Amino acid sequence: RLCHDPGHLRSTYDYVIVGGGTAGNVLAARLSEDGKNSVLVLEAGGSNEGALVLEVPFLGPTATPNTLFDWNYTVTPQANLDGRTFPYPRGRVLGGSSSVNYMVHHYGSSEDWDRLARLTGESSWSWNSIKRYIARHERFVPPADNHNTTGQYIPSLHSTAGVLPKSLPGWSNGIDQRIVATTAELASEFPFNEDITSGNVLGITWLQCAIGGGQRSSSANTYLKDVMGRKNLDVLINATVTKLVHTGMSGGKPCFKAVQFANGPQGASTIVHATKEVILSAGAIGTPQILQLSGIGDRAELSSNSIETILNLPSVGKNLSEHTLVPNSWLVKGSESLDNLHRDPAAASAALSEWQANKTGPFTDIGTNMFGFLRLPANASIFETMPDPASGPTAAHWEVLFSNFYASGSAAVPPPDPNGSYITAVAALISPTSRELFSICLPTAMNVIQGGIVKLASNNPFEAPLIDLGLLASEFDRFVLREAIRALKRFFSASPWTDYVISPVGGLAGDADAELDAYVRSIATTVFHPVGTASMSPAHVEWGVVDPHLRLKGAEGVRIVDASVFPFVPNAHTAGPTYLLAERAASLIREY
Ligand SMILES: Cc1cc2nc3c(=O)[nH]c(=O)nc-3n(C[C@H](O)[C@H](O)[C@H](O)COP(=O)(O)OP(=O)(O)OC[C@H]3O[C@@H](n4cnc5c(N)ncnc54)[C@H](O)[C@@H]3O)c2cc1C
Repeated sequence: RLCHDPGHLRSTYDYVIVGGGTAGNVLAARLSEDGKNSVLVLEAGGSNEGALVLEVPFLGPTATPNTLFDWNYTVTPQANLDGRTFPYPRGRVLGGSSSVNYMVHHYGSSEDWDRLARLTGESSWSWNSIKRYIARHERFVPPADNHNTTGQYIPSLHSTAGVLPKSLPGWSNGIDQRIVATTAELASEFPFNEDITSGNVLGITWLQCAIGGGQRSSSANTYLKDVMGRKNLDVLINATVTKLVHTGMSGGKPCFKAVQFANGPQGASTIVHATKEVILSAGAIGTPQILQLSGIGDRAELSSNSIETILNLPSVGKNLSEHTLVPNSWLVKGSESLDNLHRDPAAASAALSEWQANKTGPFTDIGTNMFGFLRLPANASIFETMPDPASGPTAAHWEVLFSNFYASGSAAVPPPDPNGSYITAVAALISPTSRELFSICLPTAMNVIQGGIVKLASNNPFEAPLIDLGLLASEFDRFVLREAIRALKRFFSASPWTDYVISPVGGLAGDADAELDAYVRSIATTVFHPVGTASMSPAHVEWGVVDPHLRLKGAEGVRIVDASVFPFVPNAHTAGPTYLLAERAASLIREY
């Protein structure tokens, strides 16, 4: 049941889950399947029910930043992005980031999972082992417009029996066929890939989204909604966990089998106990923050915030890894672009009415129907000085997403241009080398740079932590983005675009290394895929925060199940991998 008042809770549950987000709600559903388990979810945000912006796919990007559904973080000035700061959204509502994200839904390269298995020494994280959770997780449904999807995906790679509805794009975009035609003309550089769910991500493919019947699928309106009536499951909203409570020692290790929470800085604190486990699923920012507030982290950092160290785990909050994103826009002829839906309230209102009446039209879609994963050429000069950071030879160095509108991390849509409208091809860096783990795994790297970090601003649990993404500190990362931009210019020089593309917008027109670097510094942002701040690592090594069974190292009673445990950012938008991780974690906990 959904609870609003801590007074309605029991004092003890078998499992207390911190965070009703993407992973947390999978666990809530799976652990409460066994009627003998009592389960509590504590979520800082409110309910997702009835919020249109959380349902309409095209409105997804308006759910954040700086809204009721967002933690409203801002990154610290980014040293390699001209000192810029920018908003850093995270969902603060049931469903967490799955309620506010952009719904791109896939699972990464088989080589990401195999690398995770190698890195942790645990073969059950390998692709061959993990891919079976796709069947439990997804329910592939027809797209909103019911178009013929032959050749747009491989049905045998998918499940129609899982929990979360997902589909191909439900509204055809003017640029789709031009993109497909370009993959034929430039097949060696930009091959078409029928379905990256095979584990081979290379090439350009149709987007699969967490959308069913034209509506967003989040963990809240799927996994959680389906089981909300269970008597052994309580979900308390507006409950911010302020720390894990040290409940004693067990086998020489500190035990944290209780959590403290409050509904705001002025609210009374409540403590609730777990007989089996506390499961931290507060996400890649919330989880390290809660650990640090609980005296679990780097001793020097904790003491600088007047927090007594109970468990010295220096990796907490370190190794934050992200996909750096560069939105590149081109001016194009005509008015095929969806810019008008952003500019013209009457056009947006008509599209919303259509969505409300029939769940059809442009609002069933995110405005991006194709994307792809690509590699640097094998003879790229950077490999003479830097090792290849990709997960393997069929994993990517960069990703492209084609959007049929003007997209920018920060700038508003420009006013209509008399010559036409805009399209955007976002380039995103996969496998950034600017992070700590890179130096651990590849000690031969020549210029290992400090990665991103999440650390406390103070010991006040209601003060936002400091988030430094540490983007683009390494020459490898800058090299990839320069080459990605040059590759995209080749893409749009192909014949399918000659009657359409007019010119690149702004600094994108430059070509010299220095010009492209300056352009990237001025425009780059991220795609909100933080991982690594509570990294999984082999049980016996000092670095890392959880063992391969996701148990907090050096402690008893705590598991971490969310995107923070991925030691590196995969060839994927991170919700899909997080769902598979959570399904796997539920099996580990229930031992089935
Ligand atoms: C704007 C945006 C766009 C994105 N687009 C995509 C996309 O298109 N495709 C994709 O695959 N991924 C996307 N992502 C990333 C993806 O959504 C996340 O990687 C994934 O959802 C993370 O899941 P999680 O369980 O780790 O954390 P979350 O889903 O963020 O869940 C954490 C939960 O814990 C709660 N919480 C945190 N701290 C506390 C506390 N102290 N007490 C109680 N509760 C707490 C939060 O409120 C939240 O509900 C996007 C993310 C954002 C923000």
